[in-house]
Amino acid sequence: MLTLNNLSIKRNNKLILKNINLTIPNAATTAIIGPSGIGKTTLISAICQLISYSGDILWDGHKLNLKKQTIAWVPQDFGLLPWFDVHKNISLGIKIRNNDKLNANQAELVEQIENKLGISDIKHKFPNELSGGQKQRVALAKAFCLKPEILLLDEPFSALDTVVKQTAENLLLEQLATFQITTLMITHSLEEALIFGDQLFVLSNKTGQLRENPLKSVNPKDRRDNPEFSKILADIQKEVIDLWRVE
Ligand SMILES: Nc1ncnc2c1ncn2[C@@H]1O[C@H](COP(=O)(O)OP(=O)(O)OP(=O)(O)O)[C@@H](O)[C@H]1O
Repeated sequence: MLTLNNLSIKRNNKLILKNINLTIPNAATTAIIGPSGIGKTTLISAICQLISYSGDILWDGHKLNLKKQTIAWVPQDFGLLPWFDVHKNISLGIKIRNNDKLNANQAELVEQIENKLGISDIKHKFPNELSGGQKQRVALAKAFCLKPEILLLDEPFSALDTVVKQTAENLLLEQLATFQITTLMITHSLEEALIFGDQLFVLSNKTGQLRENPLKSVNPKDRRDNPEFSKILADIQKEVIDLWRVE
């Protein structure tokens, strides 16, 4: 369980986030929603210990320690290294943690995950030879290979066109159900938040409010087709629209 207690973050002396309190239950997805510039990336940068903050970030009640807990961050642009082929990109995280080597079990894990995500046929291609949907699958494979305690997905569909997006959403839903990782998904889309989030954390002017997803009891892959979906989406849109004014 990931817990943020009274988390406040300043950048260049400007207060970006103030007194954020949030508990992210194990093996569930919390969607962090907010418009551009509100502080979503700032929040995950703090969780990754990349920027300083005040307050506490805890894993199972103890200070989050990246030497003990693994966080996998899938960035908006997928973060693949252009000079490595797909297979090397996917293996890279494990190799770095294992003195530049891949043992037999790890090599098998990489292969299993490549198969599961439909990557086997493209594993010798380079990132510039891939479509957006393929790049996303590679980035997810790279993250899952690390067997992370925490998965951070930063706007996972923003780089994909509408045609690919729905397939990518279904694939991600399947993988999240399989891997059961504690997941934080950053999005500006309420629609995505309702599909993916077991709970929603709505960021607004410097702070955030936790909301239970009214569709929590519905299987995520069936939420979009639920008769209540449009009404719930419209209600939440009405509620948050006033909150989403960046000063
Ligand atoms: N490196 C930085 N130094 C100083 N201020 C920064 C830095 N990065 C972001 N900020 C400021 O922090 C605030 C929040 O930015 P952040 O990138 O976290 O927002 P966001 O919600 O992720 O936006 P987007 O959806 O556009 O990615 C903005 O006012 C931004 O100008």
